[in-house]
Amino acid sequence: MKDHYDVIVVGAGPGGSIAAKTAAKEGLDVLMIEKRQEIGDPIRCAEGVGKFHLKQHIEPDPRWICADVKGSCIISPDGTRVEMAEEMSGGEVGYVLERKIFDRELANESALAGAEVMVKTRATDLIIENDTVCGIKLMHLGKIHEVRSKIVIGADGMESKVGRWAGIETAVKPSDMETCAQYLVSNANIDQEFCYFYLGNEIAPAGYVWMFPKGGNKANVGIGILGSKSGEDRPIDLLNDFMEKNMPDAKIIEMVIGGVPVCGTIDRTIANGLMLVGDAARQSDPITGGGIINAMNAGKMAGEIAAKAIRNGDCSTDTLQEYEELWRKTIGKEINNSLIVKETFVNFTDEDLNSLAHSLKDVNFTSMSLLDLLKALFKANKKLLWDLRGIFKDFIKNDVDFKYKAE
Ligand SMILES: Cc1cc2nc3c(=O)[nH]c(=O)nc-3n(C[C@H](O)[C@H](O)[C@H](O)COP(=O)(O)OP(=O)(O)OC[C@H]3O[C@@H](n4cnc5c(N)ncnc54)[C@H](O)[C@@H]3O)c2cc1C
Repeated sequence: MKDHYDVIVVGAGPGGSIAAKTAAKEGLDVLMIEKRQEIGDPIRCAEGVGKFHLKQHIEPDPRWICADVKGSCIISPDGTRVEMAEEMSGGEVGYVLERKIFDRELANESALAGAEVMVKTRATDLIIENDTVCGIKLMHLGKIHEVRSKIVIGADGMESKVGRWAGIETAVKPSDMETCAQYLVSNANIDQEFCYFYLGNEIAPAGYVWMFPKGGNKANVGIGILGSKSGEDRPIDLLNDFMEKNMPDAKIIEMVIGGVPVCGTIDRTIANGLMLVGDAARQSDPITGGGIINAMNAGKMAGEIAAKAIRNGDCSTDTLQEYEELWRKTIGKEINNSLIVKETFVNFTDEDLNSLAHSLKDVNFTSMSLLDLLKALFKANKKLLWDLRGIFKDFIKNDVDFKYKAE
């Protein structure tokens, strides 16, 4: 470890590793630190990602792909199944990853691109001078070090402190947190090419239960419920009830507890000399809770803009504002659209959910985006069209049809 770098990345999750790789490939001198001794372990994730977006960042590799998913099935409270499959949409669906290997491979790629990676190394504070972030204090093997940099990228996940240290408001109210519990089970007996989502206020108040195939008859079976609606219900108890009723023969081999921010975008993700990416910037999707791809996309943007700022010799918010605007125009729009839809759907009764499922049962989806799902809903359910006309207008106004394309 040197005492000065161009860029220090805090956290070696997908957001941090892509930021470090991108900055290193731009010729910058990069240090990425990770507090854990093993990158990617323990995981807090159901490990589902869309294929198209993942492939923009890394070549798929069977070593970290557990299941090649061809479709999803939504099950309403009365058991009505709505299927969306690859052959209907003509598009690709997704993978279920082995993140313990995937995250490590991303970090490896950043190291091969020239970044220095240090594990068992925790950021303990920022060095701030003249209202500018100039580096970090870190703890490595019991010793505190001060390491300076032109830019710090905070990619320290859900429990991020980096933003707060820089005076950025990143706190999430408990009511805006989806609290999750998940088991990795064997003897799952599910179709290994499908992801399943169970809805219902009894099963998962203002949330859902997911079953994602993990290959070899294994599955990630989890639940996420919204803080503001869950009352006394604990996710783990609801998950145990679900398992008992629906998967009595499954054997639990791992457990995950975690939270996903579903508050929508926060006001600021930059300071002089600092950018936040991924969960640290609260960039996960309010409906699905998915954040891997958003973190990777944001990491790439931050790495590129760090290089530009350093080349121009100006790492102030004036220059880093480009990152703020770019992610809001792309990732941020998608998050805001999801938030609009989520805020309506969390108030649906089981009868509403059943009625939606009935109207979608025989729909042939042309693609599997949220907008297509909404369009199909409107076409099929005239009452809903009337009730939700406001959201649909907002949604369209918010211009959903974008995608940040990494090179
Ligand atoms: C139960 C659950 C299920 C989920 N399922 C999905 C899913 O199916 N698909 C999906 O896309 N997303 C899912 N997510 C969300 C997804 O896991 C995150 O959005 C994603 O990991 C964000 O990546 P990141 O790089 O921003 O942060 P993280 O992956 O959280 O990485 C942050 C890293 O920073 C390190 N760190 C933290 N503090 C410090 C410090 N002070 N110093 C050094 N290192 C530090 C951490 O150890 C960690 O390795 C799920 C989340 C949960 C909780």
